[in-house]
Amino acid sequence: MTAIWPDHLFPNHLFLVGCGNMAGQMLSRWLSEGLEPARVTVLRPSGKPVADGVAVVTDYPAALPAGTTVLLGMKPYQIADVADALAPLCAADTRIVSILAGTTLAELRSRFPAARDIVRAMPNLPVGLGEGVTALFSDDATDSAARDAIGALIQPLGLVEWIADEALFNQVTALSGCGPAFLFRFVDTLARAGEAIGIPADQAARMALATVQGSANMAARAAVSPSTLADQVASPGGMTRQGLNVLDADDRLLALLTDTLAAARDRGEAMARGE
Ligand SMILES: NC(=O)c1ccc[n+]([C@@H]2O[C@H](COP(=O)([O-])OP(=O)(O)OC[C@H]3O[C@@H](n4cnc5c(N)ncnc54)[C@H](OP(=O)(O)O)[C@@H]3O)[C@@H](O)[C@H]2O)c1
Ligand code: PRO
Repeated sequence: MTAIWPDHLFPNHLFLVGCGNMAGQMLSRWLSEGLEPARVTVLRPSGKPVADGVAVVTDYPAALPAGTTVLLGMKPYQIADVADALAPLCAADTRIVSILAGTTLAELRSRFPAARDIVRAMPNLPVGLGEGVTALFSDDATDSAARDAIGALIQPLGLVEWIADEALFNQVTALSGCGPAFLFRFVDTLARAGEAIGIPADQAARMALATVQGSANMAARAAVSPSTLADQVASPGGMTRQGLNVLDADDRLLALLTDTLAAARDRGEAMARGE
């Protein structure tokens, strides 16, 4: 059973700007870890309910409670409109956590000049299960107590990695933020490849997913690296080695994944330039 996260590790008030796929998963995990719904307000234009006891608004309140932590969870291109309405509500003790891909800390500081404590966070979708990865970055202007508090808020979501250099933020976003999509595509393609060599489609889909799930769980618990585990599957002269030879020829899997991450990274850099 999951231990309930101590109450004092949640902010007194959490204001979510946008609560779609990603912020929705974060909130779901926080609520299941004991965050009181009454301490949360969600702003979303649709006004769609989020969870029992969580206030949903379609417009900004007149003021935010003192010491509010704001989670920016809308799309990156909406930052200008959101900041116009939200920045006047922010005070020195308003903490801002931004999950906006490709939106730099410098831009956030210029949009929210009153807020001292601003942290960039890049979560991924499995945070809803407490099995996500969240990269965090903040600058020296952010108070160390605020960094600790935001780190504690993120902790129940899964692995937390502070990034020392913001220049790497698009790279880590490509790896772990976008990564679930690449893995979902891999699972789907493994199943289609199984079908292509004759396995019934529904059976191939079940077997591909269970193989990836079991292998990931095994790698997470193993004392040796995934590379060593691959060698343990491959009997000398056997079937797996022949398959690995295809993946390894000319480092083609490495080249494919490097190109994949580089394309995602480059898009983050373009978004940061406003493209
Ligand atoms: N999806 C991921 O895996 C992932 C991972 C890491 C980071 N991110 C980041 O998370 C952010 C949201 O992505 P998403 O995939 O969750 O998108 P999404 O599902 O489309 O959610 C966007 C949310 O923003 C709300 N919204 C729309 N217009 C708004 C406005 N003008 N002001 C305030 N809120 C507004 C939407 O409201 P309604 O609910 O009413 O439509 C919705 O709740 C992006 O910045 C993205 O870079 C996403
Ligand atoms: N989803 C966001 C995007 O596609 C960032 C990481 C995952 O831009």
